[in-house]
Formats: sequence, structure tokens, C-alpha cells
Amino acid sequence: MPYSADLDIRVTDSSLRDGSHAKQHQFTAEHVQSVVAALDDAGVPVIEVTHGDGLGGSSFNYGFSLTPEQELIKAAVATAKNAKIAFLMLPGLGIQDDIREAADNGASICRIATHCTEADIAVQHFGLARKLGLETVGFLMMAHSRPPEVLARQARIMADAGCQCVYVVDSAGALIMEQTSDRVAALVAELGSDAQVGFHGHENLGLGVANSILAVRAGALQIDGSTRRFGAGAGNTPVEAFAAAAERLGIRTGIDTIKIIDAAEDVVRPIMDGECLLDRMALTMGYTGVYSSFLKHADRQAKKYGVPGAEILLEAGRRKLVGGQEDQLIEIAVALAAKK
Ligand SMILES: C[C@H](O)CC(=O)C(=O)O
Ligand SMILES: [Mn+2]
Repeated sequence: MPYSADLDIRVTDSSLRDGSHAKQHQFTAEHVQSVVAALDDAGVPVIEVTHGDGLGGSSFNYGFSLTPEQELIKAAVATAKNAKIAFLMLPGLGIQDDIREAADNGASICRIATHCTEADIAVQHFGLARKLGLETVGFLMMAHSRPPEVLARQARIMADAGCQCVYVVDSAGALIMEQTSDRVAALVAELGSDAQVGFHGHENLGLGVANSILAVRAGALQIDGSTRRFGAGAGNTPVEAFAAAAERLGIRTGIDTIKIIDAAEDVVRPIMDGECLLDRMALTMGYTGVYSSFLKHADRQAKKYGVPGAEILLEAGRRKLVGGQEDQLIEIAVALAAKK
């Protein structure tokens, strides 16, 4: 079933959440206002705003936010004329009171992320979000690391808990073509009409747009991206390129392609610290399956201990680290420095 009569799929722009990783969580309310105004005007239907690691992410382990995220959510809600404002939370980082506060501040979509084998830790959060009248989305992170049937079982746990759309989340940007569509198709088959399926891509192998189109063909009804790829690692599926490709393929997103191309160049790019590059570090993450948000952490430790950042990431890939294990990047850097 399509998302609505006018749209084939719904796009969520994560520049103000996944881009928080790239910005080392230094967003101001003015950044949020300018990006939300431009994306809203371009017809982007959902805009996600939170610390890169979600509600409660501002911490020693993940990096402190410049501006409290509830203030950023308020600024987004006050600016958006049509777009819905979404927030992310990882159970254990954020707590249920954070969800209540985000709802009170006017956010309307609650996205709850777990590692792709740990959906059961999100059950109470989906229950609360639905009770508060929020729309719910579930994120199965690091989805490259488990086969389609495992993801489908985890998606079932989320849907049964009240999740209305379960995303295959390619956190490492490691999924290649059919590896994406097979996972999406498995979730679609498992969930049927109980919940929609979404796809969240990263560009570490340069496949964000292609993977997203294949996800749509496999039945995904919600697609994430970030304008100007403003996200962790090499960034996310660029919304402006996805909108253009979708339009050319006859997939209706409701986004004005020219306006979003302009927003990428004129509004989003100026607030980025630099382009999100498909460089040695990002490629290493896509190639070895490392969580994209480790990029800035690995970069910092590489500089501090005078060791190659790509070697830190290679070891993180060997260890199969997951989100929350950022501190191990320090241990890896120390060990590399000792070897030198
Ligand atoms: C908390 C992560 O950054 C969520 C995400 O965007 C991903 O896993 O990718
Ligand atoms: Mn991401």
C-alpha cells in the first residue's frame, strides 16, 4: 500500500540528526531554523532533529551537544509549516521522560534505534510513544551484519510492540545492491500490513541512492537521506540526488527537486564543517562494516595518539564493534601507538 494517495514513498531528512555526527553535535537553533525552513519549503515531509546518537546522546562517550536537543526540537517545530518533526532515541541513552518531553515540545514521530539483534530493548518505548499519540519508527542498526531472516524476526518484535515502520539501517554503508533489497523484502514479507518498511543508507561505498531505489522496488515505503549527504561517515543517501532519481523513475516523493538541489548548495552546505567525503576512512568503514558514526571518534584518537585513523577502523571492523563501544576506539589507538 503506498504511503498516501499523492505519494509513493515518504522521505525523512536526517541532516539535523545524522548530520550532528559530522558536526560533532555543534548545532545551534539558528542552524536548525534555516535548514528546516529550506527543507520544508522544498516539500520534505519529515525532518529528524536530535543529537546524532539520539535523545540523551549528549555525553562524554558520544560527544556533548552545543545546544540542548529539546531546544533544537522546539526550534524545528516552530519553523516547520508542513513537515513533521521526528526525533531519534536509543533505549538506555535516552529514557522515557525524554520521549515525553519531545512530544510536549511538538515532535510527532518517535524513532527508536537498537542494534539489529536487540529489538526487545525497545518494547516499552514503542508502547509509551503510541500511548502519547506519536507515530513510531524502529531502526535495526548495522543491518549488514545479520541475514534477512534474522532481521525479519527482529522487525516482528518491533511491530508487535507498536512500531509502525521498521527500517533496515545500513549504519556502516556496507550493504551492496541485492543485499539491501533482500533484507527489505524479508521485512515486507514478515510484516505484511502490520507495519511499513523503511531503508536508511550511508554512502561509504557510494551506493546510497542505488540501494534506496532497490529498497523501494522491494517494497520500502519510507526512505531516509540527508541533504548534501550531511551525515556520519561519507554521509547519508543525498536527498537531492534521490529526489532527482526518484522523479526520473516516476516514484512520487512530493519533494521539489530543484528546490532541494538549491537548499543543499545554499543552505545546508554553509553550515557543514566540510563535505562528507568518500575518502580512505569512509571507504574503510563501508568495506569492513564499521558503524559510520565512529568516523569522528576514530579521527580524534588517531590525532591524539599519532596513529593512522584507517588502522583504528580496520581493527574496529575485525572486532565487529557496535554502537556504544566508542571507548574501544581509544584502546585500539593506544595499542597501535604502543606497537609503533
Ligand atoms: C545512532 C545512529 O547514528 C543511528 C543511525 O543513523 C545509523 O545507525 O545509521
Ligand atoms: Mn545513520
